[in-house]
Amino acid sequence: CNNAVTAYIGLGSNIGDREYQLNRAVELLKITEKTQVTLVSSYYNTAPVGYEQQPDFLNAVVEIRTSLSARELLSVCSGIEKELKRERIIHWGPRTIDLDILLYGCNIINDTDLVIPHPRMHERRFVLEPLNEIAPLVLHPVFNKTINEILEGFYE
Ligand SMILES: Nc1nc2nc(S)n(CCO)c2c(=O)[nH]1
Repeated sequence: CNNAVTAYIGLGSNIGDREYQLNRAVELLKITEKTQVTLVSSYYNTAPVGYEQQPDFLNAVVEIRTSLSARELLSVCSGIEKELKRERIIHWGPRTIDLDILLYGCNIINDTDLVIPHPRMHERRFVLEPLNEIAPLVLHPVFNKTINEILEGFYE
């Protein structure tokens, strides 16, 4: 039986109207079948990690309850990314939005195209801070540490 799980989605945008993009992504998650949005973090302005020569990001994390499978949730996330890339308002030019599945209950998935928990979430302050804001005591199923413990142990 496919009972609901609590999942966490990371949102990030660094081109165009970043706040609009994040708001739209949350709206689209809210109308997703078999899914409720239960918590939305604050929006954090963050310096780009990885490739520095790009604009700052606006990041957030959303908590959902969903009876979608992890794969169904993955296609919902890429569907929202596509929809927002299409909803271009010309004067803003390209828009980017990323939706990353961070956690899916306490499931561990290591498929070629789907790795959950997100493999870099524990190294990303731009994920840990918003996630800690809404779910500090959630356990990371691989490290068996709470988000708060991972963030506290994180210096950078
Ligand atoms: N601060 C920050 N840096 C990033 N580098 C990449 S790639 N991304 C995209 C992650 O999916 C980000 C991001 O969302 N925020």
